[in-house]
Amino acid sequence: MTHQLNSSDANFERDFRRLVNARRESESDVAIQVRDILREVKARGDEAIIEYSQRFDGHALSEDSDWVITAERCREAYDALEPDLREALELAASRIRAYHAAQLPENRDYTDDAGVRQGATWRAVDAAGLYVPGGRAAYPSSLLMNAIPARVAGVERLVVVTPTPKGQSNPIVLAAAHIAGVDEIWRVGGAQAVAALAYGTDRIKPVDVITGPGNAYVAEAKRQLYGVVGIDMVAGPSEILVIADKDNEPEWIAADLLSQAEHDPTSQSILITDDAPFAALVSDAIELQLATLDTQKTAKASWKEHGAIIVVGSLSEAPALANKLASEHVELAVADPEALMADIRHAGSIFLGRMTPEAIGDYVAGPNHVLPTGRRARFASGLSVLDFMKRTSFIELGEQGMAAIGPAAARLAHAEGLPAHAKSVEVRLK
Ligand SMILES: NC(=O)C1=CN([C@@H]2O[C@H](COP(=O)(O)OP(=O)(O)OC[C@H]3O[C@@H](n4cnc5c(N)ncnc54)[C@H](O)[C@@H]3O)[C@@H](O)[C@H]2O)C=CC1
Ligand SMILES: N[C@@H](Cc1c[nH]c[nH+]1)C(=O)O
Ligand SMILES: [Zn+2]
Repeated sequence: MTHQLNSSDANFERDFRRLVNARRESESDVAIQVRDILREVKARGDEAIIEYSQRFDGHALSEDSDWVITAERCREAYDALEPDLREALELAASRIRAYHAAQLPENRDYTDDAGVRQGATWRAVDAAGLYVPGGRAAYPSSLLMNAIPARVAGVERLVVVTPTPKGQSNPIVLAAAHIAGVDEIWRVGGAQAVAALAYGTDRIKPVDVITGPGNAYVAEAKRQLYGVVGIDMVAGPSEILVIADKDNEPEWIAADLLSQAEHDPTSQSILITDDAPFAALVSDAIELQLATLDTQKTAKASWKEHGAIIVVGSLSEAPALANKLASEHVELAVADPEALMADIRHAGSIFLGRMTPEAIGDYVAGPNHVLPTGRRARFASGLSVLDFMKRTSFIELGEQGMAAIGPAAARLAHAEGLPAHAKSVEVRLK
């Protein structure tokens, strides 16, 4: 049953804490399965990939064309797109590119008063692995959201992995790969694809960073492999928190809640409102919309199992609850969204006002839709150009700089009991 909470109930604090801490997938089961998959791919490489792709995706990897998709096929897919779909993809790509181009960081290089030159240079990683989900739905939008920032950062080798359920590649994903200029597309998904990108196999050369969203298995694989490779953040099953007053159309808010529920049975949609009759209208509208939704099975499972409606005495209570939930997406469907936003500290992305459904951010707004889930917006941010770059700092001293700061370094080295450190400074001070 969808959770119903009222902030005036005696047990509200306990029930809300349960909602916040509820694990939406059996965490330990997923972690154990993923650990086994990673170990098998590390030990047996392509052979393990073949077995898992058959088992989880019903995709037989035998011929080269079962493994990779050529640039030529991507171009053909692009050419074959219906014109309005091609225009929509191009619009999305150009808006995503413009937003991310503005994220490019500046190098620093300056000499301070002590005569010490210092600074940092940003460089792109050499190779990025981009996870494009494709189990239940295909995600050309996620291809653009991954690949465009990587290209903007200046990454040389862009490697997409995406599952091929029952051997069927999605042509719109291929067309998006053509637009973004991806270098390799492997028809492999799940934790096994993430492992291949991290460890490398005979066929798939390893990458330096793996980014992108995916289901619980994909997200857990990235988490476990962090350190072997860089990752962006843990972007698992989608979430939405809608904060809405009674002056909304219940049908609009119902659709917004279902838009994230339809991603995954373990997705989570939550409504906070200050009006109990409005909450009931939204709940009814959800039932009505579910009845005819093509994705009904998934959306219903998510809404019944993980969905929640929270009625508060005043919307001024909402930001504190939102901060505890730290949702991937927060919609503020109220007259003065700005005022609420000022108090929301933890959210992957915020959607302001009644005319800004989250789905606009999924496709065409510009900011990245790859966002932290599972309350990780407390410490993580959405995918950006910086996830494909790293900084190298540098220092240059002359005699003046050494005279100014060398003695303090030598003093600290002696204090740490590291005389060779001290000496490497002192010989230059003489
Ligand atoms: N947080 C974010 O920024 C975003 C999150 N998403 C999320 O991405 C996910 C996409 O999920 P899917 O459609 O499933 O595609 P997916 O590509 O993430 O996962 C499919 C793969 O999961 C693996 N898998 C499935 N069942 C398994 C099992 N029992 N054991 C081991 N591996 C198994 C298979 O290898 C399969 O290839 C959704 O949860 C969606 O909400 C999507 C876009 C953005
Ligand atoms: N809403 C998804 C992204 C998405 C892609 N396509 C549709 N939706 C997320 O979690 O960010
Ligand atoms: Zn979505």
